Amino acid sequence: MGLAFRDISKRYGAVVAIKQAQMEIEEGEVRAILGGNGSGKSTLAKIIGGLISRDGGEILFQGQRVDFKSPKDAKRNHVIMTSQELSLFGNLTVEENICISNIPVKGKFTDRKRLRKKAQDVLERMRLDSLMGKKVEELAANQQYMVELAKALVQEPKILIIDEITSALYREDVEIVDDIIRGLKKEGCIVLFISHRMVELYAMCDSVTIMRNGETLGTYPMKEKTEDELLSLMVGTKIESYHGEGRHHQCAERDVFIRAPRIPIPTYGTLESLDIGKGEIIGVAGLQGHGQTDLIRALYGVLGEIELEIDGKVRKIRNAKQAVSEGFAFISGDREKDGTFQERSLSENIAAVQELVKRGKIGNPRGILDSFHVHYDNPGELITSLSGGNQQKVVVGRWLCTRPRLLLADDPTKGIDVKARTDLHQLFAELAREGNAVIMLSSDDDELVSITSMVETSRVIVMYEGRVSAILEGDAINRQNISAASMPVNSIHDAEVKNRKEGVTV
Ligand SMILES: Nc1ncnc2c1ncn2[C@@H]1O[C@H](COP(=O)(O)OP(=O)(O)OP(=O)(O)O)[C@@H](O)[C@H]1O
Repeated sequence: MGLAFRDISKRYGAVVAIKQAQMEIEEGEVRAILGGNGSGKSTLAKIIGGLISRDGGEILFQGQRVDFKSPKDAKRNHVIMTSQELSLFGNLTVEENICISNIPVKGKFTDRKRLRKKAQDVLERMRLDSLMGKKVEELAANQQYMVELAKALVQEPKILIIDEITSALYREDVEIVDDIIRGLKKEGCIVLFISHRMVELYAMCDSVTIMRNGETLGTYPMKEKTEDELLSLMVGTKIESYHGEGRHHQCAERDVFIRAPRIPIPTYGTLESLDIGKGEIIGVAGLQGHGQTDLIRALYGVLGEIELEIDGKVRKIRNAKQAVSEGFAFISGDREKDGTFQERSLSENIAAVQELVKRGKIGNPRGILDSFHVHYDNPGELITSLSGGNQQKVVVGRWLCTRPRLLLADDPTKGIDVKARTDLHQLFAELAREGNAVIMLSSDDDELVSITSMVETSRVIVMYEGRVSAILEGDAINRQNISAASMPVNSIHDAEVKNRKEGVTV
């Protein structure tokens, strides 16, 4: 037996985070841990990684009882944890960060040559050698998460815990992680993989342990359970199908709500003309860094003045305040940077939006927290005491209840569990059905395919190098077409893809 947890328990004050958790994992096994937000996955991962102590139970590794007192202690035993909370230093280079746990030295000084070699080997393995020499603060968020993983690999893990880092990654990064995990498996490494993305779990994991309310409910071979079965086990009630309706509507004509004649996309130039329909959901796809985030932010007025025709009237939006006064809302998946005041309570985080939005009250905090099924103790507690997914529900919920006329969402469901994500999709679709519009970027193409099937008017626009490489509608909205249009050098294999590249009017 490789790794075993027996009767692990952990409390945070009155909150029972882990209750008598049990698990056994073989060497070379990749084990998914699947559970709703706040079900105890990260707590369990942190216990094995030495980040927090347990209150009871025991951990056995290769037949020996282990009790890691700190991450350093765990690392000495090649037990490495990577998580959404990055452990990188922005002012250091990628290679310095990768080797920081064990810097090669020559006498009293850093052996720069060996340091570079060590980092280069792992970066090459991850097809990331272009990052050599760069400071971590210069990197995009997804690249930073890949460096965090590289830092784990260089420590030759025997147990590697990957806690949700793939939610910050794009498709091409996830493919690399998949290859890396296959390699580790061959070496006998145990991988604990936490993710809310079912596609990844099926692609990478051998088996899955389900967690609910801090308990481990059972372990199953991945292949033996369908997604709906796993989700039913996770939430405790039978779920028939958590996907969208499946079929996309072909919209004959859209009732234009907002016309954007020119949208500035920094570093790339200007995107020509975007019309947004009433009741429309527009998904924004593409490989990371091709202008998708800028498109969303530009419409919110935070990348400089933008002229928009809203309900036929010309408006100049110069900043977020003006955007909000037009009924726009912006939700970011990067909640630490753009979404939450980390040192503030749940109530204060909700009130922050209330102060911005002048159109009526947004309701009392408890009502909002309950209606979005946030797991919390009391509204006065710090937002950081919630699990990652529950924090994100607060970020989304406080805006949704303002009923924005245009919801601009930049990967809004990052870290949110499968069931809650489906619920949010329903809420976005309801908002659109009321005649509002939603523009949503997602790093998960399946999510865009699913959400755009939920309303009558929808499109997916795919971006490449700051331009629109394809506009997909109706049946043309599928994963293959999004993929093909994300790298338009490959032929786009569906004739229904309407427009490509230069001078596109969306
Ligand atoms: N530092 C803390 N202080 C108080 N409560 C905490 C703390 N960390 C976690 N908890 C609570 O412990 C429970 C389990 O949280 P945990 O982060 O393990 O959940 P999770 O399954 O990883 O969730 P997610 O999918 O949202 O990341 C939650 O109720 C959470 O609010």
